[in-house]
Amino acid sequence: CVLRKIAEKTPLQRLLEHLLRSMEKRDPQQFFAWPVTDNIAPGYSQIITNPMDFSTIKQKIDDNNYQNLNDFIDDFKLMCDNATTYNHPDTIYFKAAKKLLHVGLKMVIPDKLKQLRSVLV
Ligand SMILES: COc1ccc(C(=O)NC2CCC2)cc1-c1cc(C(C)=O)n2cccnc12
Repeated sequence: CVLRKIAEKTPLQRLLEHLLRSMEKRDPQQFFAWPVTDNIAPGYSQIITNPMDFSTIKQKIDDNNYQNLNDFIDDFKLMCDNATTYNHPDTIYFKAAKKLLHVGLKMVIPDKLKQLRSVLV
């Protein structure tokens, strides 16, 4: 049988997985957990050209697709910006995206990341 290469995680992958888990905890209703479909959001695929969600970010981490922390942050911002683009300000999704963006960006402030170093090393 062919021995499967056990995917060892790089330090960056472990940092991104930790940040992703923390961000997912701030989305208890799982509005950002999966791709938004045209069924639940009429016309979504016409309005949002670059969709993004937590499951896609997770896959990109596992595929070692992020070269650095900023590429990960760009996808997180894209996910939140898509929600404030498609949804009107008076919707639960717009409001959830605004809150999530704020909380998520606080997690990647240099001082916060320094605190993580000890946890992740
Ligand atoms: C994966 O996306 C979803 C998953 C579940 C739900 C959901 O549980 N909606 C119920 C709360 C009131 C209906 C909503 C969404 C959802 C996310 C979004 C986003 C992120 O724009 N959305 C926009 C319009 C309609 N529904 C949604």
